[in-house]
Formats: sequence, C-alpha cells, structure tokens
Amino acid sequence: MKIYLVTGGAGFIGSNFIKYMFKKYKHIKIINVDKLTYAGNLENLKEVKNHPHYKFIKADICDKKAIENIFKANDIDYVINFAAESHVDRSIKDPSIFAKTNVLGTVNLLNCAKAAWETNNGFKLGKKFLQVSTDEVYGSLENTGYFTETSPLDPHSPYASSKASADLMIKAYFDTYKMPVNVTRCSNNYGPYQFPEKLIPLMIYNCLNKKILPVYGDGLNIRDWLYVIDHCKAIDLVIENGKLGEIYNIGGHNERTNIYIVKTIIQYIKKNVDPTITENLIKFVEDRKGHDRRYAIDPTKIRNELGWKPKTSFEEGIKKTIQWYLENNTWLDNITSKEYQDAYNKMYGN
Ligand SMILES: Cc1cn([C@H]2C[C@H](O)[C@@H](COP(=O)(O)OP(=O)(O)O[C@H]3O[C@H](CO)[C@@H](O)[C@H](O)[C@H]3O)O2)c(=O)[nH]c1=O
Repeated sequence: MKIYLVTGGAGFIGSNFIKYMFKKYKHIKIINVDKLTYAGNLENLKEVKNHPHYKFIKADICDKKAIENIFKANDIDYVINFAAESHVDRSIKDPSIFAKTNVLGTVNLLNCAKAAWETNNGFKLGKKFLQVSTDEVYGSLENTGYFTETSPLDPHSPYASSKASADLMIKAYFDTYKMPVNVTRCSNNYGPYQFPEKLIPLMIYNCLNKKILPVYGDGLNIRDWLYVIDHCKAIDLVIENGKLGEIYNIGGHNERTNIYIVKTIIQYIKKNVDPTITENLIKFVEDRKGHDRRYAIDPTKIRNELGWKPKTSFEEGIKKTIQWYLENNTWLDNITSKEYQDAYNKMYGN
C-alpha cells in the first residue's frame, strides 16, 4: 500500500486533495501533517477523519525532529508539500513567516525525505517529492502571452519570492543529489473550503453579509481560475507519471478580470438568495503594492505528456462554489470568527 505524506492537508487545496484521493483509491494510506495555522481547519476533513488509512499529525514542517520521526515510523512513498503561507497581502505586511515556512520548511522536508530515501546506490525506487508551487513565481504578464515551464522566474511579492526560492531548492536537490522530485505550478484555485481572505470566498462571504466588496485598484487585473478538484487530479497524475525533475504548469484557460468575478458573484446571490443585493456594495480601494497585472498558464505540457485536462468550466465551478458556501454557512461563521472580523473591521470599518 502506497503511503502519502501530505503536508498542509488541513488547508483548502490539501484537504480537497486528501478527500479526492480517498475517493479515487481504496488502497492508499495518507498521513496529514499540518501545523493548523489560521488557514488550517480539521473540519475540512470530517468525512475522512475515521478512515482506517488516514492519520493526522499536528506538526510544523520546519520541525526537524517531528518530521524525522514521521519518516522513521512510516515507509513514506510520496511527499506532497502543500504546506505554505499562501496569502499575498499577508506576505506584504510580514514576509518573515513566508521565508520560514515556505523556504526553510521545504528544505527541512527535503532533508528528511532524502535521509529516508537515499541509499549507497542512489534513491530507492518509486519514491517522489512533489512540491506544490504557483504560477506567481513567473511574475506578471501584459495583455498577451502565457507562462510556460521555461518562462523566467520573476516573482514580485514576498510570497511569490518565497515559493520561487523553494522551487530552486527542489531543483538543487534534483541537480545535485538526483532526488526524485516534481514541481507543479498552478494558477488561482477556487472551490469549497477556501479561507475567506482570498478573492472569491471573501466576496461571497461579504456579499451574503451585505458588507463592502473591496476591489483593489481598477479591478482589471486578470487571474486564470481553476476549480480545485481539477488541480487535485493534475497532482495525482504528476505523482503517478510525471517525469522526474520536471516542472508541470497547471491551468485551465479561464482568464477573468477581478471585477468580472465580483459582479458574477453579486448577480448569482441577487438572483438566488437576496434580491436586494446590488453592485453598490463594490468599493474600489487602494491597490495592492506591486500588484501583478495578469497571470495566464500554458498547460500544453501536462496535457500532452500526462493527458490532463480540466473538467469544470468556470461557469459551473463558480455556481457550485457559491452554492457550497450557502449550504455551509456554519463553516463560514466558525472560520470567520475573531481574526477575520478584526482584520476586516480594521480595514473597512463595520
Ligand atoms: C483579497 C482580494 C483580492 N483582490 C484581487 C487581488 C488579485 O488580483 C485577485 C486575487 O487575489 P487573491 O485571492 O489574494 O489571489 P492571488 O493574489 O492571485 O494569489 C492566489 O493565487 C496564487 C496562484 O496564482 C496562489 O499561489 C496564492 O496562494 C493565492 O493566494 O483579486 C481584490 O481586488 N480584493 C480583495 O479583497
């Protein structure tokens, strides 16, 4: 039975991944290591918490002893490193924790995996370390063009730079030690269980609560949106068939401006939930510092090499997502408790 060590599995993408994998495979074991920061929530995993092949360990990926012990106690086959500080605005306010978790945490995981997997004749067969990275490492595009795996690294925010640094450490472990690794670089994800600091869940939550919808700058920045389950499928394929040492870009050609996203959410909620909601809730606020203009992924490589293609269109995915937040308002209420409210009130008033 293959054993997966999933880090950050209590977060948005990690928890969706664990549930996806247990649905798809009967005979796998998953160990979920999560520090449970504000963005991690065991509620996200309630469906699998009693699964006989699932184990949760509360630990920080920077903690050498804790991670070493996991490798000593289990013959881990795959590491999927989701654990990261992921929010750009937070990184602009306080970069240090991004450098620590995203860079040093990754290096600690690499060292522990290397120690467990390396023999005198190279690495044990069948092992793999998959680093879950981001399209933000490529920087920003103007109106045309796409990021490919060979686009130069040009990160701008402390978050993006920390992820690019981690990617380069992965490269070093492949080039120097021939460690079995892959890097995936995905575009913006959305879907159930996303913490409401990111654009889509924040706008849904605020709209439902008739709060201001803060749009940065002119609202014309573009992101390439992918439904989270399509990302999970891509990661599974890269673990199974990705060529060692390779990078795979993941994206579904769903480019939308931020203002389009916000208006789509308003229209859906107005039509289906509360007819009194209007676009008057939109407030154009000060732009994010160093705000990247456009991200757009060229997914040709993963499509041609591994046969991946996204299943969920943006129109379908956004409806499913809004509907999920509507049906799970207790999840939202719990998660948007004190920390969120304090931050919101500080920025925009009550
Ligand atoms: C939170 C918020 C965001 N925005 C804008 C900023 C961006 O142009 C866009 C999306 O913002 P965010 O949801 O923070 O996502 P973004 O900065 O693109 O980064 C996300 O997508 C990346 C992948 O591209 C991931 O690596 C990051 O972890 C993830 O946070 O919406 C607003 O206009 N108002 C807001 O309140």
